[in-house]
Amino acid sequence: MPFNQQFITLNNGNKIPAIAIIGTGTRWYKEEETDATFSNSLVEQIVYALKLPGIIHIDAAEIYRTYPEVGKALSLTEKPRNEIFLTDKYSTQIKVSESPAVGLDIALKKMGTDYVDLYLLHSPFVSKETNGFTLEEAWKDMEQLYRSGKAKNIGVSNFAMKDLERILKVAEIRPQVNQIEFSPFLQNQTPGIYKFCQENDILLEAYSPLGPLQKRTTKDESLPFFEYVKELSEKYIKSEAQITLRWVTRRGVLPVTTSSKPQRISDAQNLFSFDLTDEEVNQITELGLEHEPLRLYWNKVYDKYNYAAQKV
Ligand SMILES: NC(=O)C1=CN([C@@H]2O[C@H](COP(=O)(O)OP(=O)(O)OC[C@H]3O[C@@H](n4cnc5c(N)ncnc54)[C@H](OP(=O)(O)O)[C@@H]3O)[C@@H](O)[C@H]2O)C=CC1
Repeated sequence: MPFNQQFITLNNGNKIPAIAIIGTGTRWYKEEETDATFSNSLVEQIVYALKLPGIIHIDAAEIYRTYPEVGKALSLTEKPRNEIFLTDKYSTQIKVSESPAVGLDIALKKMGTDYVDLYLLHSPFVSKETNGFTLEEAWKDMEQLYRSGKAKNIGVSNFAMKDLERILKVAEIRPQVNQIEFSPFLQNQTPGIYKFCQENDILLEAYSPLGPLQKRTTKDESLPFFEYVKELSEKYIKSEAQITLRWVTRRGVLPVTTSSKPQRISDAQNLFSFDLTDEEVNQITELGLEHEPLRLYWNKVYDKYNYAAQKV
């Protein structure tokens, strides 16, 4: 099948490319943003991604300290800005800048662009004591950024139902997105979040969608889940990562992936060149649910939900 890109319509009518192929956190994350820590390989990987066909969805964040690399790659590419979908996140849990408005201005300057396509509050862990403002006040700041056009869409990340309910009570502009950890082995980051977001027309994005593959050991290979993914990989002549990412999309969730290997980035952009049957999607869901939960991030705050995390 030739190259085929898919988009999802957000609750404000805007469209978003249905996969983010180049996350600039996790394996690219740095504690410091200095000349010495500048990653040429991340620049090369983003530049490579920007040569692929279609609109390229990049996932950035204040806390990753990778704005200089994103900025460099944007300055080198020939892809027009309207064929790049750039997500950024304001760091709430660790204070990097004064407020979402201040943080975004700094980010835009460092990345050399006038707007981001999506701006998220990185987590719900906001307090007057730590941040100088409440969660509700942070959301009001986000709404201002939306109105100003500096953020074309706004949303949240790692939010549980109770956090979203707080925002929805005061929101004049509803969050378009909630980016959470989601994989076959973690189908609810926090209790009921999958259903809640679907019912409230808030798009779920899945970070660490390849958790099961990232953490697979040799002894896991004979587990029914991995045997089944391998079988589908042979049937469709697609990588196991592509099978897993396609399952995420078929669950109505937007995968946020990354890789240091060009072929894997290209495979992710080419995700919609095949499809799984309904039965195969259900089978991956079921085999995933049988596996014990695998949570890679926010363990301190969310491990208490591990049992509930595997209930749909
Ligand atoms: N909002 C939040 O709190 C968070 C957001 N994120 C965002 O999500 C992005 C993606 O997260 P991440 O966990 O990396 O996503 P994935 O689950 O997609 O994992 C990507 C990693 O999996 C490896 N991989 C790819 N294919 C395979 C395979 N077949 N077998 C084994 N390993 C494989 C890649 O390694 P290789 O490089 O060798 O290809 C890469 O390092 C981050 O960069 C960040 O932007 C992440 C965490 C938290």
